[in-house]
Amino acid sequence: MMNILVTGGDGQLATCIKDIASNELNFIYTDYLALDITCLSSLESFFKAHPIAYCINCAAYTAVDEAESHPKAAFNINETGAKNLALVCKKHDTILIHISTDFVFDGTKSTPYTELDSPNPLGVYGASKLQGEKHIQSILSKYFIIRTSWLYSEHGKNFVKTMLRLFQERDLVKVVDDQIGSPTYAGDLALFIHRIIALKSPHYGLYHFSNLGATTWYGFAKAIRALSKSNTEVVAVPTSEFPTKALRPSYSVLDMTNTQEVFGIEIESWEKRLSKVVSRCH
Ligand SMILES: NC(=O)C1=CN([C@@H]2O[C@H](COP(=O)(O)OP(=O)(O)OC[C@H]3O[C@@H](n4cnc5c(N)ncnc54)[C@H](OP(=O)(O)O)[C@@H]3O)[C@@H](O)[C@H]2O)C=CC1
Ligand SMILES: Cc1cn([C@H]2C[C@H](O)[C@@H](COP(=O)(O)OP(=O)(O)O[C@H]3O[C@@H](C)C(=O)[C@@H](O)[C@H]3O)O2)c(=O)[nH]c1=O
Repeated sequence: MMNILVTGGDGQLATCIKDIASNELNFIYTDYLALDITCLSSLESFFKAHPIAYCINCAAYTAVDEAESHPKAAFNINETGAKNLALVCKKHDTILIHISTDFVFDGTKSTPYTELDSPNPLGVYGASKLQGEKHIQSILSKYFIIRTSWLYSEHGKNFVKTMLRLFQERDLVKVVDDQIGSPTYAGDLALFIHRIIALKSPHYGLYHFSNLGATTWYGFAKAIRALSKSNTEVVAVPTSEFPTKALRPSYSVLDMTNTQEVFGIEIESWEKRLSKVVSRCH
């Protein structure tokens, strides 16, 4: 049976992968303590002990604002960690499936970003993720880098769960209305990753993956509120009225044309998907 290593095994996406794991594949989930991706020697020992066909890298530093004051930690995990994984995958002929982000873009476009658009991250998190991508591309030929955006699910920390909590605690929540993107259900990304493996796809490379359609964080919050039947008032504000340590792109919608064509997948709209998930988060 094929062994599939999932790093960052306690995180949001890894938990969604676990939810739909099939019996035909042997998934091995490792958390930070079992396998620290910043430690090349630990990775070497692990790969020597276990033959791994695919490695799904869900390990990352994802605290966007914190990264601004802890750039070393962010680069260590998102750049060096990704590079280490690429090196061991190369040595052991393992296919690496790595997850990246819409925050590699600066948001100056007003039409969806394709895989051919030039990245230009605005903050430490995006810059560290971009460096990770670059190492993988220069070391490996058998890789899938999947850029996704605004991930949420029943698991871990995410905007949907934050809003549901705030709706319980407050009468009014202010949310920025000048940053546009595509909310993506992490379970749909997990299904896409399963499909790549099930197809034994030879179409290596960089792909975008999000649910279809776009909104602002305010639009997203309003939709969550409507589904949760909360009475909390959601007020649209400009980014200047909700200052954060990290700058975020004002537009980071990902173009899905290439992914849909190459893998022949149907993707749901963000609104349809959200309605199915909010009830489960309640
Ligand atoms: N969340 C989002 O909105 C988006 C995420 N992405 C990308 O998707 C991927 C998955 O994100 P998501 O599941 O939401 O992230 P999470 O933060 O939920 O999961 C990341 C996991 O990695 C673990 N980790 C941190 N450092 C290491 C290390 N050195 N070695 C091994 N594991 C480590 C974390 O452990 P601990 O918690 O103990 O630190 C955590 O369990 C990431 O690459 C992220 O950049 C892309 C776009 C949007
Ligand atoms: C909690 C909150 C946030 N906001 C704003 C701040 C920010 O601009 C936006 C989103 O805030 P969050 O901090 O929840 O989300 P953030 O951590 O910025 O989400 C990002 O995470 C990384 C990992 C990614 O890769 C991105 O794709 C994206 O999902 O909403 C409000 O306006 N009001 C609020 O009450």
